[in-house]
Amino acid sequence: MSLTSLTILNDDELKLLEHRMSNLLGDDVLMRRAGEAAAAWIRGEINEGERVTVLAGPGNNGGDAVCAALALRREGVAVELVMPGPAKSDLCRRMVEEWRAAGGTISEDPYMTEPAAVVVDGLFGTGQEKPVSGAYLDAVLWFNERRAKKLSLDVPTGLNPATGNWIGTIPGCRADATMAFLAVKAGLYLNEGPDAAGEVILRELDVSVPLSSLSVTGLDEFRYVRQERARFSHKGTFGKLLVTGGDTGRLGAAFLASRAALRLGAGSVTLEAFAENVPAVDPISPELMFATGAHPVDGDFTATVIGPGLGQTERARARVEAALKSEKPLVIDADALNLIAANMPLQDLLLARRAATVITPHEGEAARLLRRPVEGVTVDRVAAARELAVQSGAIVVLKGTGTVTALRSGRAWVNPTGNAMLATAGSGDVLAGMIGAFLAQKFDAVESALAAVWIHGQSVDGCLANVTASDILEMSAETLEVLRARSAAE
Ligand SMILES: NC(=O)C1=CN([C@@H]2O[C@H](COP(=O)(O)OP(=O)(O)OC[C@H]3O[C@@H](n4cnc5c(N)ncnc54)[C@H](OP(=O)(O)O)[C@@H]3O)[C@@H](O)[C@H]2O)[C@@H](O)CC1
Ligand SMILES: Nc1ncnc2c1ncn2[C@@H]1O[C@H](COP(=O)(O)OP(=O)(O)O)[C@@H](O)[C@H]1O
Ligand SMILES: [K+]
Repeated sequence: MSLTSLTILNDDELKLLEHRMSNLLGDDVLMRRAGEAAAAWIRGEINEGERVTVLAGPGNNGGDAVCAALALRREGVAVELVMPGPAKSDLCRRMVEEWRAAGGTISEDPYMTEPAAVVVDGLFGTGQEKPVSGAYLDAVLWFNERRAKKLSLDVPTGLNPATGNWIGTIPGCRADATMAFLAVKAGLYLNEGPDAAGEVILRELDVSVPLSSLSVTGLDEFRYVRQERARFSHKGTFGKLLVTGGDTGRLGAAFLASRAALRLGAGSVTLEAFAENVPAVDPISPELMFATGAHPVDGDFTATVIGPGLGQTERARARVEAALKSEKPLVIDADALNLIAANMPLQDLLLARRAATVITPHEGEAARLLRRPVEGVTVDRVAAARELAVQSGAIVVLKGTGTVTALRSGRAWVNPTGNAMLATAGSGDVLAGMIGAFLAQKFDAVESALAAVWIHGQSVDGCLANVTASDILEMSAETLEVLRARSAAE
């Protein structure tokens, strides 16, 4: 995984860049570089005498694949080229001619090839729009069945490069690694994308890639959070966080958010819980304070997290209203978001807020806020997060596989860390508490959101089982500790 932010380019941006580079360098230079880059990686994966099978499609993704096969063949590697259909793009045709001129043969059926140590998916890339079918689908099935190292070129075949959904819901190639050319594509990090792509390897092909409004979050997005604390400080320096939520039966959610905030460095945390019979002390985190009596005033705190376990009572609604009216940084999660979704005046208050506001919906909550079915969010998570940012005026953290953080300006980030061990009750409450902790420490709100999401995901890196939300908050704190140690050593 790359630790620096990566620019994501969409199809239009890639086409523009390709056009400029092809005028500058010649139309086949990038394709040759892509092929060489893939071949170099493949050589590192095979031992003497091992074979490689390359699947090539009819367009430029296929052209890249043929170039890779040519480069391998030049180096004496036994490589078989399979093209389920004829070349269609000019460049692909040209590469096929070169392949034949070099004495190469082409078969149509991958099942007729010899067993290979590496198999390459160069069927379709960024030009994919329709579902894979016919002989190409057979080739996809063959690819997935192989017991070999599997490499997809640019994008796994069948995957929508922008959204990470299978095109036409037909599952495509599942690779061990995907080599992205020029820039990574959003779909590699979203929904089905991470399972399909495997490890993402970027090759910029010696091109200076322009910035865009979408990137993959890297450590450079949160350098202040990673910095060691100044010695000249006291608990007040790190802020007072208020966590509001935890109605009867859901008290744990508010505890998790509060404990996470303590672990991630809030100077102090006060829990305002709605449940009856709230204990006088949290035996696991005795550092936690409890708001007693009348509602605390958000303005007395540096920042507030509202929502975990809050419930949707009238009392909760009134409390959300008060929080929205406060002029202190605010994280809005869970039931607070559901209350806002169901209440126009609360939506107006949200939009009118001037202090930093981070909302952390999962897809269901986002769908309610956007008034559409959940599928209307899943179909394009980046677009949904951006829309919600415009609608709410808030920094939107749309949680899920490939959490998207979006600003109202359209600037957005896709988070590369995390795995399905995060899919456990309370994990979102921990995230809300972490963002609150960073806001209380007066880090910039965008940095707070990006840092919390990245660290929360990274904390479960390598975990395969045995993770609860309580573990995630401990491991997130350890992850931050490692990051700070590293940053101090840099
Ligand atoms: N951008 C750059 O600068 C660089 C780009 N590079 C490479 O180019 C790739 C993009 O190439 P691309 O635009 O030719 O599209 P690609 O993905 O090969 O597919 C289009 C072809 O496939 C066909 N086709 C599609 N779906 C199909 C289906 N289901 N079933 C059957 N056919 C289907 C489609 O046919 P059509 O729909 O037109 O009939 C068309 O012929 C990119 O991912 C990267 O690998 C590199 O060389 C480096 C520089
Ligand atoms: N498969 C997954 N891959 C990566 N992250 C995930 C996955 N499933 C859940 N998460 C993350 O776990 C958290 C779950 O939050 P949420 O849905 O609010 O759960 P809860 O309400 O139980 O706390 C979010 O940060 C989400 O991004
Ligand atoms: K591909």
